Amino acid sequence: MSAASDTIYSLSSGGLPSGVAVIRISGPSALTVCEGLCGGPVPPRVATLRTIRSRNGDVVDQGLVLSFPGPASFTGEDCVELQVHGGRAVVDRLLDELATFPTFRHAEAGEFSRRAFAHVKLDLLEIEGLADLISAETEMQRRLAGEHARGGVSQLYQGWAKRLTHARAMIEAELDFADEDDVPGSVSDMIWQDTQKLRTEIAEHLAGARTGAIIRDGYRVVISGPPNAGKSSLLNALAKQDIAIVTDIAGTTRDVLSVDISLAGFVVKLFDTAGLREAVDPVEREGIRRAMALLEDADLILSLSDTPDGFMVPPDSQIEILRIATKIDISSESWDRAAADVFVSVEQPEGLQSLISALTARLPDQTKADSFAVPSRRRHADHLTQCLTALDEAVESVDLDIQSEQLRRAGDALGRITGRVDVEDLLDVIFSEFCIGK
Ligand SMILES: Nc1nc2c(ncn2[C@@H]2O[C@H](COP(=O)(O)OP(=O)(O)OP(=O)(O)O)[C@@H](O)[C@H]2O)c(=O)[nH]1
Ligand SMILES: [K+]
Ligand SMILES: [Mg+2]
Repeated sequence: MSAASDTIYSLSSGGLPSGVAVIRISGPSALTVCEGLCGGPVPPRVATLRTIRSRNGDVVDQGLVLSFPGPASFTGEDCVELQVHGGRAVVDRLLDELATFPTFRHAEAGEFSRRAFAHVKLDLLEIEGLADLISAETEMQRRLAGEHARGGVSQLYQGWAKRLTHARAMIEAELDFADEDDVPGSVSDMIWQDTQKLRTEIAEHLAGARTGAIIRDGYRVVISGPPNAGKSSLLNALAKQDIAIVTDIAGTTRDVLSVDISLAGFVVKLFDTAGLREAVDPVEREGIRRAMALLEDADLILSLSDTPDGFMVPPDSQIEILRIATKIDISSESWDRAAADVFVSVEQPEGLQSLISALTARLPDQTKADSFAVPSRRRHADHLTQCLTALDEAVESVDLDIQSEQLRRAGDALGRITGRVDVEDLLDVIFSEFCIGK
């Protein structure tokens, strides 16, 4: 990353041409250069219409100018936003002009956010949330990203980190001042209750990681079964698109095919796979190997068969399996009600509708007010797991030194999620709580 003393700029709005293009500038020279371009200072945080001129006096464009003197800005530095006409030539001319000023350079990917982090305007969770918000395509993704971007989850973690620091301070006090009279006896009893409670809260929060992953990355549904069970036909019917090749030849599908459908605000990723059988053809064998591998990280397996004794997916899997009876337009009399969970035919909408209902019922329930305060990335879940492990070690140990060390590790694990490891001085806490009198 280049010098933080540089002033950076970039086009912050989307593809050109567009009605309006927003060019963002941040850094020590942002305000002075803006004054030069716009013929004088503009009032902070007020949209002001100005003619923008190059240094030789040429008019570049007319547009709205917004200035945000630091630290009250996105990056915490002096910032300027120029809203100009979104033509390619207009934007190019303006970017070329900006490049001529000393210390000015084009921003690198993510550099505005990086500066916001450096100036403690945003933590890592909020930055990740912001990135997710920009790429959100479903309502659920928007809400999950918003919860992170607005600091809701950061606040939760800060509250927990604070309680950990407090618990550690109490233990340190017991260690350092055990022979003093004014320290209450066995502070441990008081703090372990809260530590246990904290452990439960973090574990419950971590349990939401699966929901976060489903919202962010989609609910993975793998269609599996013997050749000619109707897998590709079902994929096409659910996607309402002619995606997979369908023929009456067993072994038609070899590559894994995937399509995203939207259900109840969630992305559902459907996978069509090669029919499972003992194959000799090396291409088909590879297709079957890929089909089996995909079963391992499905959220749900649709095990298809057009006959009651034809289901092939081993039922001992950890992953939920729905048995789907297919082609019931021609096979209904051979089926017993209990032989499958859902009965479909691509010729009949009712069966497909009941399959869609069964899928929807398996998606997370996001109707609770706080239900978007869940870990959204693997990184978060990993650190939370480390935090819980350290808490368990602290609770299990009877050695004050080890307890304190494990509580510190638990707090550090939380701090790594937000990128802000708690630097609060333990002694401050100790002295503010106890009247040590020294
Ligand atoms: N009558 C009827 N025929 C169906 C239905 N679904 C699929 N078929 C037929 O069954 C045959 C096999 O369908 P596919 O969708 O290719 O089956 P598949 O499981 O993908 O087969 P492989 O890719 O070869 O493993 C085709 O001739 C389809 O037209 C159905 O609901 N009703
Ligand atoms: K087929
Ligand atoms: Mg197929």
